[in-house]
Amino acid sequence: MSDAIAHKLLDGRGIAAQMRETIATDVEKLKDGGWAPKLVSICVGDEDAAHIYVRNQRRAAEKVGMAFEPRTYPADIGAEELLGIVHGLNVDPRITGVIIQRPMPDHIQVRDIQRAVHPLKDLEGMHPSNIGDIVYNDLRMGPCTAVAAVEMLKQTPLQLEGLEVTVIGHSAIVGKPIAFLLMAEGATVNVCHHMTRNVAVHSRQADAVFVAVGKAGLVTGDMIKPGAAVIDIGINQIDTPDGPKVVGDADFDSCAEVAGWITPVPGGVGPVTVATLLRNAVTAARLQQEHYEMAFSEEKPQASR
Ligand SMILES: NC(=O)C1=CN([C@@H]2O[C@H](COP(=O)(O)OP(=O)(O)OC[C@H]3O[C@@H](n4cnc5c(N)ncnc54)[C@H](OP(=O)(O)O)[C@@H]3O)[C@@H](O)[C@H]2O)C=CC1
Ligand SMILES: Nc1nc(=O)c2c([nH]1)NC[C@@H]1CN(c3ccc(C(=O)N[C@@H](CCC(=O)O)C(=O)O)cc3)C=[N+]21
Repeated sequence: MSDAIAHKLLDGRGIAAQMRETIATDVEKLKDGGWAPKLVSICVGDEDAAHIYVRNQRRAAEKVGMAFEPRTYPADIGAEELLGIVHGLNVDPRITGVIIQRPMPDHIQVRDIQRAVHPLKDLEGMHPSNIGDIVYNDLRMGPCTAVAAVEMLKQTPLQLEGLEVTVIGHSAIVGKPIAFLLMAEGATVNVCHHMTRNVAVHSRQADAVFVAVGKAGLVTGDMIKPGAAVIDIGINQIDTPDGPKVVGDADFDSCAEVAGWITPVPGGVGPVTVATLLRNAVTAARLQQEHYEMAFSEEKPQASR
């Protein structure tokens, strides 16, 4: 890679390492107070993208001293059984956080499972009461990938106020929350999806382009305004003559040539997503501690006579 391109890279691994330092200290404090966070990560069936995510969750949790329990259930598990498992985690005081990996097999509505996770244990902020707060710009636990992607843009000197941004992909977990987070920061946001007539018309006018679709090579350099930031959220496993490889949704070489900043895949948004999940796990444990202490406090307000 040329020096000119290397200078444009937004280094997700470095940002994640910094985040983990603060998280490790927070975990230590929680442990001292008797509220050691413990994260349970649930997968149903066998999905490459989820495997990579869970592998990196485990590694990162180890680094910050957080207890981590991955659970994989067979693809034919019933929705009722899975709901029962989630309810069990909700009432288990040793478990302070839960993440449900997507995608789920077709017979399970992922939304139903996300809604079953207690809002104080909902590490991805996907319970309706948590995701709903995003329209009020109130984010105690925001959707990890969206928060991480916006964090990457904040690493550039670009001012978000008034920035023209195009978001490609509008899933409930990534594209839509990104659009809301950016609006809260004062950006002018354009959201594209599979019915958008001409994505390039929108991406070419943007100062920053976010792409979260799941199609390798979807965004090419001719779709990017010179000097713009490219935040690539896609994680795609492709086969190459040298074996399987992880790439994003942007065609890296052509985009890096024209962009002012670009997130590599791997090494971009992914590691920051994982660190954001752990930060949410700390927040969740703290919230549960606060709720517990409030409920069992000696100094209950006196009932008025
Ligand atoms: N880096 C990270 O931390 C994470 C990465 N990912 C990756 O991000 C990618 C997207 O994930 P996710 O949002 O969950 O995926 P979804 O499949 O849920 O959503 C994809 C979105 O892309 C839109 N889309 C499909 N085709 C086009 C097209 N040709 N042009 C424009 N938009 C299109 C779809 O629109 P419509 O609904 O209208 O069809 C949909 O909104 C995946 O590669 C995933 O692995 C996901 C989470 C975390
Ligand atoms: N409910 C839910 N939320 C998600 O956020 C979610 C999900 N389900 N299902 C799967 C996808 C995919 N995903 C990844 C996140 C980080 C990396 C990651 O850490 N990648 C590293 C390492 C890549 C590697 O090890 O090869 C990187 O990009 O540098 C990968 C993939 C989250 N997803």
